[in-house]
Amino acid sequence: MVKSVLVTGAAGRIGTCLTEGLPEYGHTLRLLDREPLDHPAFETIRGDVTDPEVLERAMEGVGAVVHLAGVPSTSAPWERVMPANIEGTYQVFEAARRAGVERVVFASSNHAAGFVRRQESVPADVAVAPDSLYGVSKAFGEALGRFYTDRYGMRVAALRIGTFAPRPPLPRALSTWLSPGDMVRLAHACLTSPDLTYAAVWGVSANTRNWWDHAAGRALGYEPQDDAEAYASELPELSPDDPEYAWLGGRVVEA
Ligand SMILES: NC(=O)c1ccc[n+]([C@@H]2O[C@H](COP(=O)([O-])OP(=O)(O)OC[C@H]3O[C@@H](n4cnc5c(N)ncnc54)[C@H](O)[C@@H]3O)[C@@H](O)[C@H]2O)c1
Ligand SMILES: O=C(O)[C@H]1O[C@@H](O)[C@H](O)[C@@H](O)[C@@H]1O
Repeated sequence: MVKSVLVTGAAGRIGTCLTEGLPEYGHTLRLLDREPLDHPAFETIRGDVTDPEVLERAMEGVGAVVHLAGVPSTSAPWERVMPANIEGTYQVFEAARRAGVERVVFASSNHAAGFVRRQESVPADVAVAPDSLYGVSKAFGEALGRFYTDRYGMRVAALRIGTFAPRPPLPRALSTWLSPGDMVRLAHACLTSPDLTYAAVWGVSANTRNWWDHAAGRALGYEPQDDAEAYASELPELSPDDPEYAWLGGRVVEA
């Protein structure tokens, strides 16, 4: 029997994109969110990722997890970050281990390393330097992933996603944009690469103004195809010296 891919946070922006796009690559999905979900073909589970019983049910017959559920806000206070992003991420890895799930693709963020000075070709495994409590929670998830690889042999990809959106919403996103199509390509590569053990990978498109080194993603078979430059005329042109560009995390470092 073909094992399915559990997508947590499936009702969200990236979850909706992957629900639409991953089946074209042959994946059978199971969708989990605390918000209501409905799908004509895939099993849906409504529940919280902090609940081990929900996760035990969700992990049955699953070969891989794409863990997206969490608070995505760089300004979220600890009271919101801690349950969803810290406790929830631990419970997801632990439930996956108990169920014998081989692979977890974790939605980390560029904000795990947002306090790194902006420069050219930053490697995907640059040391964590979170720019917010949200960034700290993503660094925690990465550390957890690394532990589950080293201790239990789980294959884990931590996606340091830039700015996921249908089109680049801000000047900074001319460098940090991840298109929906490339999000699907990246997830598929991480779900199928035989070479994955543990890897941090930038989640970014083939942007002309990219700051991030694509090598780690390419090593897993991710070939980004979209370029934010196609939308550059729609956005104001900022000086390269603008404070927005001082750090990888942009203005978040000042918040
Ligand atoms: N959108 C981006 O640009 C971006 C960039 C970097 C990282 N990420 C990460 O990717 C993931 C998805 O982001 P998104 O933009 O789709 O966010 P989103 O808010 O649209 O989706 C998150 C989903 O997770 C669900 N959720 C939250 N807490 C939950 C819980 N405790 N139990 C069950 N479900 C829960 C929400 O109901 C929501 O449907 C997040 O972890 C986010 O931090 C997003
Ligand atoms: O850096 C970015 O643009 C994005 O980073 C992600 O981690 C956040 O979830 C999203 O809200 C930000 O817009």
